[in-house]
Parts: sequence; C-alpha cells; structure tokens
Amino acid sequence: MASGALTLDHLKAGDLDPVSQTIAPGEILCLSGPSGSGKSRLLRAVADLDPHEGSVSIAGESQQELRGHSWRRAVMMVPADSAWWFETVGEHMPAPMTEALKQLGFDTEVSDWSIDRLSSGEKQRLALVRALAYQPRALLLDEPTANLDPDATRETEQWLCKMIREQSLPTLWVAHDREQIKRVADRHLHIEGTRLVESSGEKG
Ligand SMILES: Nc1ncnc2c1ncn2[C@@H]1O[C@H](COP(=O)(O)OP(=O)(O)OP(=O)(O)O)[C@@H](O)[C@H]1O
Repeated sequence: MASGALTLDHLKAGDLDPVSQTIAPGEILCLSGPSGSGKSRLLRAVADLDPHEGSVSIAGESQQELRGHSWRRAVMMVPADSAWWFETVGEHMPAPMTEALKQLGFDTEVSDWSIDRLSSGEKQRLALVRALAYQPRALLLDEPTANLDPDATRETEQWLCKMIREQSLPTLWVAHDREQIKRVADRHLHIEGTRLVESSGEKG
C-alpha cells in the first residue's frame, strides 16, 4: 500500500489546543508531557477512537473517507495495555511474523503460547508485532516499551525504528524517557499546559 504523510489539521482532543502537524513517511515524532496532560487522548483521536474536532488524513485520504475499522487498521494504535481475545498468540497474528518474533527474542513456538501465560513485557512486544502484521500505513505508539527492562527496551526500539524506516511509516510515539526520545525521535513535541511545544536537540 502506498506510504504517505500523516496529517493532523486543527485536531482538537480533550483539553489540548488544536494540533496541526504533518508527520512524514518514516518520521518518528515523539510526544511527551506530564501524566494526565492528554497524550493518550490525542492518540485516540488520531485513531478515531474518541470524539474530536478537526481532521486527520493519511496519504491525503481523510478519516471520514474510511470506515472506522479500515482507518484503525491503516492508522494503527498500540496502547500501553494491549487487548487479547483469542486463546493463543498465533490466533491473533494475521500473517506469520517469524523474522520479527525472532528479532524480538521469541522462538516460533510462541505462536502456540496461551495468552494467560504472557508477562506484561511479552504482551507489549507481541502487541507491536501484531500491529505490524496488519501492514499499517502509520503507527501510534503509546509508551511502547513501558513494561520492558533496559535490554529489551533497546532491542525493541531498534526493531521498531528499522520497521518504521523500511516501511516508511509516519509514527507518533508517546515516551516519558528523555534518553529514549534522544535515541529515536526525529522531532519531539512536549505538552506544556494545553500547548504542544517543539523541543530541539533530539537524535544525538
Ligand atoms: N473519555 C474521556 N472523557 C473525559 N476525560 C477523559 C477521557 N479520557 C481521559 N480523560 C482525562 O483526560 C486527561 C488526559 O488523559 P490521557 O489519558 O490522555 O493522559 P496521558 O497524558 O496519556 O497520561 P499518562 O502519561 O498518565 O498516561 C486525564 O485527566 C483523563 O482523566
């Protein structure tokens, strides 16, 4: 599917001032801010999961042009706490993800694992693999490494960055850790009060 920019045009979500941003294909825009400042609500508005004003488009195609589930497949949100509804991991994967699973340290037998046995860190990494398996056109990541130890965090970050570049996915990435933001962000917006303020000095 053609890649393209993710564009937010006067998007009004929760108490934040309207947001206008264009995230280029393969660009990672990190979003940080205090707890409760509205990061997840903004992501949910972009994913069309919450009521909002303003508009969002992917590669020039607007939210209104696509049905809700088609939009959410194209503009894929991975919440901090993922939902699982079948018995095993494999049943949730729309395509075999052998290479991705291997890169994140899983054996192929993970497909047969019961959801009940998964640790929070395993769930978080498998939710990312599942999201990529749907071949989205943009990613919305809500603290994608929150449940991971430092080694797994680095491994997952590197894998995510590689996938985002290879698949030219515009990405909105909520993060708290300044060091992580430095490692992954092309741009960084910080919430101050109700405003999104551009921070400089990312990547290095
Ligand atoms: N559907 C809703 N209706 C009204 N208020 C809501 C709704 N969902 C969330 N809120 C409130 O909006 C504010 C922002 O919530 P949000 O989850 O976006 O915060 P956050 O920045 O992601 O915080 P954290 O870093 O703790 O996850 C919070 O005060 C929350 O209680």
